[in-house]
Amino acid sequence: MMWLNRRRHNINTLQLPTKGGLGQKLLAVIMSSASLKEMRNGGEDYSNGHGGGGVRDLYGEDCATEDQLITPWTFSVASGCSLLRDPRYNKGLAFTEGERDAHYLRGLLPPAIFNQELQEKRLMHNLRQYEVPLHRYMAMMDLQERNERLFYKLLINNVEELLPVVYTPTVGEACQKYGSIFRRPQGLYISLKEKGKILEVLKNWPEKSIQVIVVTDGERILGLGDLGCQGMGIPVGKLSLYTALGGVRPSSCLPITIDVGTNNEKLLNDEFYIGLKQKRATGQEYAELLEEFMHAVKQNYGEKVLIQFEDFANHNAFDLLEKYSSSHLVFNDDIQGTASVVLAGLLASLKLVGGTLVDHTFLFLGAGEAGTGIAELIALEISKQTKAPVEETRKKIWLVDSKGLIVSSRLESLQQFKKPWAHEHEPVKSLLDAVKAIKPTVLIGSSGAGKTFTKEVVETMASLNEKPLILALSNPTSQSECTAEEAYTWSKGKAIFASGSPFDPVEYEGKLFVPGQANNAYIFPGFGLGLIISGAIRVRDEMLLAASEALAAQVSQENYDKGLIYPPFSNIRKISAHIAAKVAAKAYDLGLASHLPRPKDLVKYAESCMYSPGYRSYR
Ligand SMILES: O=C([O-])CC(=O)C(=O)O
Ligand SMILES: [Mg+2]
Repeated sequence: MMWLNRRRHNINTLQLPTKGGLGQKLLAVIMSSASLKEMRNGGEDYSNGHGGGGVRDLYGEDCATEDQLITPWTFSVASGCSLLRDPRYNKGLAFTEGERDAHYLRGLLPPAIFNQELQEKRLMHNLRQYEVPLHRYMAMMDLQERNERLFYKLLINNVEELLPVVYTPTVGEACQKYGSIFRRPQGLYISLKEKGKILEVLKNWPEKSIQVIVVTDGERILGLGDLGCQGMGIPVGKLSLYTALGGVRPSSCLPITIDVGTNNEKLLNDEFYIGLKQKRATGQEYAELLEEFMHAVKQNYGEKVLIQFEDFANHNAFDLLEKYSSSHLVFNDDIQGTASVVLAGLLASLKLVGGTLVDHTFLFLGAGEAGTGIAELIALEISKQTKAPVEETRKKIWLVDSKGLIVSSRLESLQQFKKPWAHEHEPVKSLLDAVKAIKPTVLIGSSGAGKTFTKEVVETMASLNEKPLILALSNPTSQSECTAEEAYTWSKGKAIFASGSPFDPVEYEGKLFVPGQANNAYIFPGFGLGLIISGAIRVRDEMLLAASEALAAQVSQENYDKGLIYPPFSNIRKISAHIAAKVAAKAYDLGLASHLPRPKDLVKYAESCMYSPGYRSYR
């Protein structure tokens, strides 16, 4: 995290060109003490940049011998057209008169000067003119590639309006059409062609200090299935949220897509498909490529880079998490992030439905990453609360997969990750029959398949419970198990409902029902920030529980009064700081934090580390 602080100071004190040495001089990196004051908290000085590793021979340039190859990176000061084309530093019409003089911008811009607020107003106005969501997405991507600070300013200040644009549901459509909307490449592509050279590929990325990688192999993009290389939209979108919602500096985020082929026939036959045109590599070939990748990442960026696995298919997701969680800082968003956000919603919902977790019975449709991940975290939390062994607490949790209720007679044929959920019960084929047999108080959809919570299912939940809790988690909206309107009307206004992708409020019999969004976007940005600021080297389940509890604690009485079990996204930066603080505290308690000494006020510290998108002045 110290890196984030350092970068912020660097930008404040950029050494810009004098007329003599334009663009030639190596940028002198000078630490400023001007803004150190803002970092001081309760007598603590959080500005000591050495906790994060200080100056390291990151790329082995100093220790390389003459016969070892290194990448000859240079950093020069941008001005004129190259400044306007550099998204990190471009400010468009916001360049002042002085900056236009000093940086050779005269004539390259029209005479008007807009401040960032006016630019934001203009862009929001333009965005609202587009009726097709994908056009909004493309406009936002263009902005990100043109003026990064303005992009984040928009996203942070209009988070509820723009989240559905840069994230689910629109990002799903963008991935489906990635080949045709593709303009400038974003992120890093590592395909089978790069086998044996992954370390070199990482070195082609212009940023050296990376703190978070979101990586996908595109095999299970949201609930849309195998989109191969076009899954890149997901790591790009998730990392935009790391910055906007969690305050992680954009330059320290790296989106990666691993292309091992695709089994999607439509893409294989599409002349505009951007990925490898071959069937997916599996088995040893797949494992070897991932092993090389994981090894190269650690070699290049060190022990503390967070690797977030995203939208891998079930088998690989569980295997990778298990294989690398003891040697790398890895987090699977679909298993662990989704689990943490749902547990938070359940903890919060107890205020509305009463009782404690152990008083509830849970039924899942879908026994993949999300389903079994959530189930396990609920079992762990109940075990923590009641001191009962987790083998016992699992018994209140039932899962239905494509073959029906998971029961002990199916044990032999079940995949490993489903086995803990095979309880004693006679076989049950359909979800409706499972609802009738198990009588759950909570119904959770996580199968990736849409329209599976039928009218009968919702009506049965409502007949069994005063306030049934119904979570339709699958993304994007087209894959949602039911809509908000269906949940409220079929349950006659009884359901407490939340979904993975957003739904508008619904009016039913004169009353307004506001659905919550149970999406891992509440968790991963703050969770990652907590790992970064503590310099954590491993992820533990206790940290996930801490994140859930922190999120649940952010739901206010006003939110509960509206039937909400999540706080609004408009407060997300504050929420992320609280999640980060609790996660970091856990990392310190568990002895897994490497940034010492431990800051006294972790919430303030987390806030002080967050990237802010306001423009900086150039001299
Ligand atoms: O991306 C989202 O909206 C949530 C998620 O991880 C998924 O559905 O795979
Ligand atoms: Mg995902």
